[in-house]
Amino acid sequence: MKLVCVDCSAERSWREFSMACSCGGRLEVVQDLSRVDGERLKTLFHERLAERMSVYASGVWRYKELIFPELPEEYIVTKFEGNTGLYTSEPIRRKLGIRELYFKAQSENPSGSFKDNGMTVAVSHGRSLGYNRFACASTGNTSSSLAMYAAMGECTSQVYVPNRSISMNKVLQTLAYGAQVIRFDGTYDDGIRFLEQHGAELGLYVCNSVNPFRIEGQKSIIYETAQNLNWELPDWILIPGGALSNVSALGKGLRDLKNLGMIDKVPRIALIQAEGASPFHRMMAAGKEQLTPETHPATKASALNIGNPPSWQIARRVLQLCQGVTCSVSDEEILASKRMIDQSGIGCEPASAATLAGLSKLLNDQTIGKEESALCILTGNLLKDTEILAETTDEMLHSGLAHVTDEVVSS
Ligand SMILES: Cc1ncc(COP(=O)(O)O)c(C=O)c1O
Ligand SMILES: N[C@@H](CCOP(=O)(O)O)C(=O)O
Repeated sequence: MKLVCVDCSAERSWREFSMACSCGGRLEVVQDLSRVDGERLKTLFHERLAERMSVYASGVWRYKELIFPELPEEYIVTKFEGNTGLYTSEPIRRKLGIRELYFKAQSENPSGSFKDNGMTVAVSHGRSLGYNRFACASTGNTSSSLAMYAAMGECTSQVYVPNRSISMNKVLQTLAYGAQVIRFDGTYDDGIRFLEQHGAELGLYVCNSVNPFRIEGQKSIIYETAQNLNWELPDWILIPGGALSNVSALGKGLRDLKNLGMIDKVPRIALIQAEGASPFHRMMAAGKEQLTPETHPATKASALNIGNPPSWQIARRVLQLCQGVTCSVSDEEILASKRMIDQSGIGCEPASAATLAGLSKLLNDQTIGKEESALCILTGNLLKDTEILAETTDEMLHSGLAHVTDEVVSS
């Protein structure tokens, strides 16, 4: 395993930590999978489903051979993350009129979001290098996840959180796990820039998705989904886009599975952004080569308030390789889709519901055909954005879609 710069192809060892190449390019983990036998792995991964207490009971470390074969087990900090539900919803499928529809509920992770898939790997890698001070910039999910794993690994965490347009209960969750929260005036993009400039001199191991080990861990989302579906994935995978870590990770995972002959067909990816924070979609739609950052990203889906996604070059390459598409959806469309997902019993936070809103839009304009199959990645838990939950519940109560009745109950 080595780290390779996506811009200048310079190589470095995985035994050192850096957020970027000296040329400024993003780093990617490159593994030597030439001697790996895909069929043998399928059997091994199947056998590991019976594990209970070992690291292989984790829905991430089950796939260790494809994620971090070199890492000694003693450094691994795990909460048996992954192992999330794959659901169907007949009412939603019928309403959209699509042949087959799945939801992968990454919201069921221990800290309530998909970040755990990547964070277990980043924190474990950092510990193996001797770090005990971890950091991130965050809109709240990355920080909750980091704070949880740092605490589990008996390390400290320092998180940089914007002082507005974020969800307070995510910050409370982060604080509860014992992180030091540093508030600042600005957005996630300013926080990342600060850590890129000062993380190393402060002796911090940075756990944002610019850290290539986060991406290695997040690949497991696609491995687990493929295993759930007996190694046959749907035609389309819909992913909400903010910093663009998931599209980078899932794309890399798909490439691994295809190269190893573990899947026959690579699904197409549809990356969905919130209208008020959609610099990547705007670049793709305009056929431009360079991303123009959005200086004031604004969406009610707080996790998507990102104007300058650090992984946009990697994301663009992924979409080119899998004939991907992008689209953007309004906050109203996101919240209407969230209601459908919540009322199906699955539930999610607003950012995740962008996937279903995007699916609906792409079915309407016939980018996705009704005879095809699709999978929406639900990234965060229903209890995450409580401000929006309170607002939408109020609206439902007023329009008679939710009911609270006061009664005197006497014995
Ligand atoms: C719940 C949730 N969904 C979606 C996203 C966006 O994912 P990505 O940054 O991988 O594009 C985030 C944060 O980035 C998130 O916290
Ligand atoms: N929504 C994210 C922002 C992106 O963070 P990263 O982990 O991809 O760097 C959050 O929860 O902070």
